[in-house]
Amino acid sequence: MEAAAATANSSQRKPKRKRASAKSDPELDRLDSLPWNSALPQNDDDDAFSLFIGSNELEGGFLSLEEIDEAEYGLSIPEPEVDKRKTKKKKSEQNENVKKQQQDGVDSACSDDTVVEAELDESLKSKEKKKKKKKTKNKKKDAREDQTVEPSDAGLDTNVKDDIGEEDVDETEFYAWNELRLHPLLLKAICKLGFKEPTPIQKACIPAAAHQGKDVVGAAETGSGKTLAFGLPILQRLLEEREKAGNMVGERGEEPEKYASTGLLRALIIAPTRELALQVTDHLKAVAKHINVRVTPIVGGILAEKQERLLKAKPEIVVGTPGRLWELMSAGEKHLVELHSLSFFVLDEADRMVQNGHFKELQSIIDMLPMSNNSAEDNSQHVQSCVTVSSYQRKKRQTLVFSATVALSSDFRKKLKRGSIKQKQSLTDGLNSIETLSERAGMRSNAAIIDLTNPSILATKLEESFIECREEDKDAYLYYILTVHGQGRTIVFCTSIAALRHISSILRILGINVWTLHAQMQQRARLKAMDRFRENENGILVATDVAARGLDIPGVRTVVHYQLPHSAEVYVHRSGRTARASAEGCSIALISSRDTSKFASLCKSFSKDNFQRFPLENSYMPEVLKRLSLARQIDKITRKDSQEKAEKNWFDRNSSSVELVTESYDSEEEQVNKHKQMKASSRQLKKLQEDLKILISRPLQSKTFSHRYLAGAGVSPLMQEQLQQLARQKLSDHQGSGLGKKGKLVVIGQDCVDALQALRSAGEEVRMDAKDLAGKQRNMQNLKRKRKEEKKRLRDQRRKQKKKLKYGDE
Ligand SMILES: Nc1ncnc2c1ncn2[C@@H]1O[C@H](COP(=O)(O)OP(=O)(O)OP(=O)(O)O)[C@@H](O)[C@H]1O
Repeated sequence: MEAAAATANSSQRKPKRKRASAKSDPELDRLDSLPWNSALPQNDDDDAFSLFIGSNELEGGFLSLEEIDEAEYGLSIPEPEVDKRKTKKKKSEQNENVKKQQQDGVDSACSDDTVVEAELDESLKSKEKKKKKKKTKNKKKDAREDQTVEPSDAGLDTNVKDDIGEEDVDETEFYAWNELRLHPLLLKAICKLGFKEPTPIQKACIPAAAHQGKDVVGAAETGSGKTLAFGLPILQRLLEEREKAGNMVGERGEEPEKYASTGLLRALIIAPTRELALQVTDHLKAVAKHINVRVTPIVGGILAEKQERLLKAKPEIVVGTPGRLWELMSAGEKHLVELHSLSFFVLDEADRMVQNGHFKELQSIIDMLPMSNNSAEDNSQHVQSCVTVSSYQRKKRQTLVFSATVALSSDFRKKLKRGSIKQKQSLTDGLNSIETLSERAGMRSNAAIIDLTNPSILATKLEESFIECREEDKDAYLYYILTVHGQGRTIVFCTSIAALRHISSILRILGINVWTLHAQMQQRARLKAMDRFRENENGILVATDVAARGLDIPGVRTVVHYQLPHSAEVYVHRSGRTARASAEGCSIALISSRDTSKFASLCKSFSKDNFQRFPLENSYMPEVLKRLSLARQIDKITRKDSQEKAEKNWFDRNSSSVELVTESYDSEEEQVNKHKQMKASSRQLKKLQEDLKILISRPLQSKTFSHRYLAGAGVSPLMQEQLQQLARQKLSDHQGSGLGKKGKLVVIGQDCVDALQALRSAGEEVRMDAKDLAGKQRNMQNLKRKRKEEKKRLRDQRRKQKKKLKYGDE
C-alpha cells in the first residue's frame, strides 16, 4: 500500500520536474527550431505549440501539418546528477512495485499466461543478484554517465535487461526509446526485436496517442514503422489500465474483475487486405508476446470454425478486413458487437479503405460504434450495465487513422483545429470520404495531425528509374532486369490479372521461378506464395496491386512497374515495398508510348524534375530477344492446347451430366488432318523447348561475347565459384604439363548484379529531364489531336459526298 502511494506521489510530482527542466532538453530545442508553416490556418485557440514537418506541394493536398502540445509531448527530462542515486533507488522500488501490480493484473486478467508469470517471478528473484553486477558495470561507465540521460533512470527497467540477458543486449543502444516513457515490458519486446530507436513517426505519435490520449491522423513514408506507431499506444494503454486495476485492488481490497479488462474487445484495427491484416497481427503479437494481450486476425479465407475458436478466446485486439469483420458483426458475433468497451478504433492504410469495395462495409462497422465518444457520461448508463468494464475503460475511445498517402482537405484540418466537427453527421456534407469516416468514427477536435511525408512522399532511400520501350518489348526488358540484375528479392507489379498471367507464364518458360499473388487466388495459395517468396533471398513475386500496400518483406531490392498504376498513391505504395525501415532499394518503371502521359503526371505529382533512365547493356538484347521469341512461341502453343483441352473437358462433363451421347461429326479425312496437326504442333513444341533449353543452359551472353572468356550476365555466385574452381584446376594442370597461356580458362564474374548498384554507377548523364517528358507528352497529345481532327474531316467529307449524291439523284 505504501509502495503504491509512493508510486502515485512520485508520478504526481514527475510532470513538474519535467516542465522545470524542459528548456534544457536538446530534443525540445530541436523541435523548437523546426520551421513553422505560414500556410497553416492560424487560430487564437490553437495549441501553444504547433510543429510543421513536410509540405503540401502535392496535388490533392497531402497532409502537411503536425500539432503536438508542448506540455504534453512527454519528453524525458534528465535529472540532476546529485539526485541520480536517490532516484535510481526510488525507481527500482517503483519497478518492483509495478511488477507486483502487473503480476496481479496479469493474474486477474488471464489465468493461462504461465509464461509471463514465470518470467516475472524469475526476474524478481534474480533482480537482487543482478543489481550488484549492474552497480559494478555502472562504475565502469563513468564516461557515459556524464551524458544528459541516465540509462537506468529513464525506463529500460533492470528486470527487462535481466530477462533479455545482458550479454545479448547493450542497454545503452536503446536509450532513444526512453523519452517515449513506454512500459518496461514493451521496452523489453522492442529490445528483443532489435529496434535501436523509435522511427520519427513513432516518436511523434506515441506521446500524442499513448500519453495524451489524443486521436491521431498519421502520415509517413512507406516502411517507416507506422504499425508500431499505433500499436504501441494501444498496448501501453492496456498495460497502464492493468496496473491501475492492480492498484485499486490493493488500495480498496475490491475484486479485480471490477477494474480489470477481462475478455473485452479493446482495439479494433481495420486493414484493407488480408495479407496486411495478418502482417499487422504478427507485428503486434511480437510486441505483445510478454504481456498476455491477445491479438487475433479476422480475415476472409480463415475457416469459420477456426474463426469461431479464435473469437471464443475473447481477444483484446482484433485486426481485420472490412468484409469479413462486417460479415461477423452483422451476424451478431458476440465478441465483436460488444463495442462499448472499445478504446481504440484504427484505420490502417486509410485512403485505400475508403475506395470502392471497402467503403460500404466500413461505413456499416463505423455505424455500429457507440456514439458518444466525446462524453463518457453519455455512455455511462450503457457501460455501467456491464459490470466487468472498469472506469479506466470508460475513457474516451481513440481514433487513429494512418497511411503513407493520407490526403486531407484544408477544410477538414481547419475543422479539427476549430474543434467544430460533429459526430455521426450525414455523409452528404461535401467532405471527402476519409474525413467523413473519421468524423463518423468519432475523431475528436483536438486530434493530432502528424505528417512526416517529404514533398515527393516517396521513401527517402528509394532510387527511382525508368526504361522507355515499346509495349511489346516490356517482356524482354523485364527478363533482362531479372536475369542481369536479379540479386535480392524483386516484386513485379501489374495492374491486370491477365498481364500477370502472361508474364508469369513467359518467365516460367524461360526458366525463372516466380510466385504470383492476386485477388482471385485462394487464401491458402496467397499465403503460400508469400511464404515461398519470403523464404527465397532472390525470390521473384509477380503481383497485382493487392500486394501494393503495407506488405513488409525484408530484402526486397527491386520493384518493377510492368504496368503503371492508376494513381500516384498506388505508385508510392508499390515502390514502398522496397527501401523499407533503414534499407535501400530501387524501382524501375517500364514506360511505353501508352504510359508517357501517365508517367509525366506521376513525375509532376512527386515534384520530380528528373527521373533516371535505368542503364541498359544493349549488347545483351539480341540474345534476350532470341530467347523471348522462343518462349512466346512455346507459350502460344501450350495455351492453345490447354484451351482446347479445357473446352473438350467442359463439353464432355456437361454432356455426361445430362446423359447426352456425343458423336464426332468430323469426316475421316478431317479427323486424320486434326491428328496430323496435333502431332506437328507437339513436334514443334518439343523442338522449341529443346532450343530454348540450350540457350538458357548458358549464361546470358552479350553480342560481343568472346569464347576465350567465360563471361556474361546471369552467372550465379554458385556457378561463378564452380567455374573459378575449374579454371584454377585447369591452370594448375597446365602449369604441371608445361603448357603456356594457351588453353587458360578465364572466368569473369559479374561486377554488378544488383539493379540499385547498376543505377548508381550509371551516373548523372542518363537522367531525363521532366521537361523532356513534358515535351514528349505534348507531342503525343498534338499527334492524337491531329488524328482526331483528320478523322473528323474525313467523316464530314464522306457525309457531304453522300448528301451530294442524294440531292444529285433527286
Ligand atoms: N523503431 C524501429 N526501428 C527499426 N525498424 C523498425 C522500427 N519500427 C518498425 N520497424 C520495422 O520497419 C519495417 C516497416 O514497418 P511497418 O510495416 O510498420 O511500416 P509502415 O510505415 O506501416 O509501411 P507501409 O506504409 O508500407 O505500410 C518492419 O519490418 C518493422 O519491423
